[in-house]
Amino acid sequence: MQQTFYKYQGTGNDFVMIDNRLQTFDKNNTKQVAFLCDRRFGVGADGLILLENHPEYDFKMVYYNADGNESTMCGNGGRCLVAFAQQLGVITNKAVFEAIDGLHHATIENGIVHLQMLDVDVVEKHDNHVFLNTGSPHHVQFETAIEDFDIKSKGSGIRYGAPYNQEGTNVNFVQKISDTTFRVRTYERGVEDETLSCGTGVTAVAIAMHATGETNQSTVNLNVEGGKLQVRFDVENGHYHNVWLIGPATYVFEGNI
Ligand SMILES: N[C@@H](CCC[C@H](N)C(=O)O)C(=O)O
Repeated sequence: MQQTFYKYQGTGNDFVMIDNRLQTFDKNNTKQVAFLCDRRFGVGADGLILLENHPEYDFKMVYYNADGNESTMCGNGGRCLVAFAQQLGVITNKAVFEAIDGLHHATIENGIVHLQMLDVDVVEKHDNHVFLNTGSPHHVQFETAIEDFDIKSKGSGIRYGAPYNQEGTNVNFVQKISDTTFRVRTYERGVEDETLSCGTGVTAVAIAMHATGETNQSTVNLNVEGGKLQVRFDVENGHYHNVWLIGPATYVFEGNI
């Protein structure tokens, strides 16, 4: 059977989007999801996202990593899904949708999506890294220079090592550019490689940089390999709330496979 798909990218984190409002997609077919995400044999993407009907809200997001397994929240994917929902006529320029980590509010204007992310109460500070969950788990490691880093090899060592082991984590390497701007390179679990951007990752970096005193700003700019993102938040007694991930979400092409 032919599958209609739409391809989107958000700062280079790319996704196969499928309109599953009629529930025709086989959600347990891991091989089919991995095939569609395969860059040589399929469409090619870091992940696949289903847009589904929701009884109360505008839509529901179901996210799979490129390895074919359903996973936790994808920030860039959520931003791209808002743009996809607008293309389908499901929303105009505001959305409320449900994802695996709960409800998300979003707006879209001229291709720029503001996506509200999970509140964060727990920021684990260790000697050389910070660990926190922004909808997906993130190890944030501060470095003086990341230009020449072998992200795949360093990232996979941390992702599969203790204490994360098989369940794993995403791994972000961060370099300070100024008090308001950080450069980030991310190794993504489920892609098992560096991606050009990670939305929950830069959200984790912004909060980690604030929690460790690397910035005292509540609007943080993040330079990733695929472009620029911004994270804004409010913080009271270590409780990060009203957290917003902001950046472009772009339609690339559509087809049948
Ligand atoms: N690219 C994503 C993160 C996707 C989930 C991640 N790979 C995981 O399994 O934890 C983003 O933009 O947040």
